Amino acid sequence: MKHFLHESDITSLGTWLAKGRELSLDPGACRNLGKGKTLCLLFFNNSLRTRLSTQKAARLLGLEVMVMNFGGEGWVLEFEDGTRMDGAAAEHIREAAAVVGQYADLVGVRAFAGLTDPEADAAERVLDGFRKYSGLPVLNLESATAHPLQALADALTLEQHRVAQRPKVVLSWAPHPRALPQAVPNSFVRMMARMPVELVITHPEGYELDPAQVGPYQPVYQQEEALEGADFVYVKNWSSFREYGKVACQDPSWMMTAEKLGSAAFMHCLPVRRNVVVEDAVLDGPRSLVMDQAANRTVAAQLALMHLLESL
Ligand SMILES: NCCC[C@H](NC(=O)CCC(=O)O)C(=O)O
Ligand SMILES: NC(=O)OP(=O)(O)O
Repeated sequence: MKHFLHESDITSLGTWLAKGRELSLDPGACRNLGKGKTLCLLFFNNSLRTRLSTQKAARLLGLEVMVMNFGGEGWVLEFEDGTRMDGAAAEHIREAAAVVGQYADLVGVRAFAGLTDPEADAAERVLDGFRKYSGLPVLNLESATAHPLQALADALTLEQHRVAQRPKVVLSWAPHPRALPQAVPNSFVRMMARMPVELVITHPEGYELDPAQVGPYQPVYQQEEALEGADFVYVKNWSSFREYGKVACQDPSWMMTAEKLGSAAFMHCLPVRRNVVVEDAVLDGPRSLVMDQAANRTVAAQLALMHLLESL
């Protein structure tokens, strides 16, 4: 059975990007592919883009869609086997996932990192529970360690705007008042490793990404040095991995500004905190690609759903 849990589920990125270009020109080209099938989207966390773009993509493929905010409205789930469920959890993942399997043909799940226990987050128990017990192809709508739909939309956006043969792409950490997951930078770094780009990663000391996720890399701790000659600057906050889930730095000098950006294009997955992560002038200026990225989320979701439909 096919899943879309991780960027590695894209075996031929070139083929996917080429198909994405075709879908951008003719979004309804495969409008009967999912006819008679139902996609169920389960959100354990908030969403704007993923929620709407995946529904739009599904409808463009002829799928029926059901959406549920599981975080606020579903039963509290148990994930451990063999426990006596006399606490808060009302339902085991074994039943919950299998029940969804009775109503849908495909399932999408959003379940962020808890950011308290790195091993529990790495185990991806929600996503993996649905993979094991739903009997359905599973679509990752951002999990604890990965956001492959975003990374695919980012790759499509880079391809559309690439001028240089091998552009310089800088992933630049930014300050944020809250502790955010590492899923977006993990997936972005893994995706860039498969693209014809020079990737430079800049963040304060202590914000190293998990090498088990992204492989070994040499960060540039001086943002200014990293940004020299950049063609694309991808800005994102994430919480510390070393001091797991902690906000170890809030230094406002890491905020992206129009001056620092220079002639580079600006990228961010959104939602973004204005004048904390990036100043207004960048988002409102001509070099921002954030709406192209958001638009490409629909294409990315169509590609991922087409991949899942192949196993039905
Ligand atoms: N799906 C895109 C990003 C989602 C999440 N951001 C957030 O939760 C931002 C919330 C805030 O700004 O309060 C993240 O970084 O992984
Ligand atoms: N970029 C992204 O995944 O946005 P949402 O969290 O709003 O879905």
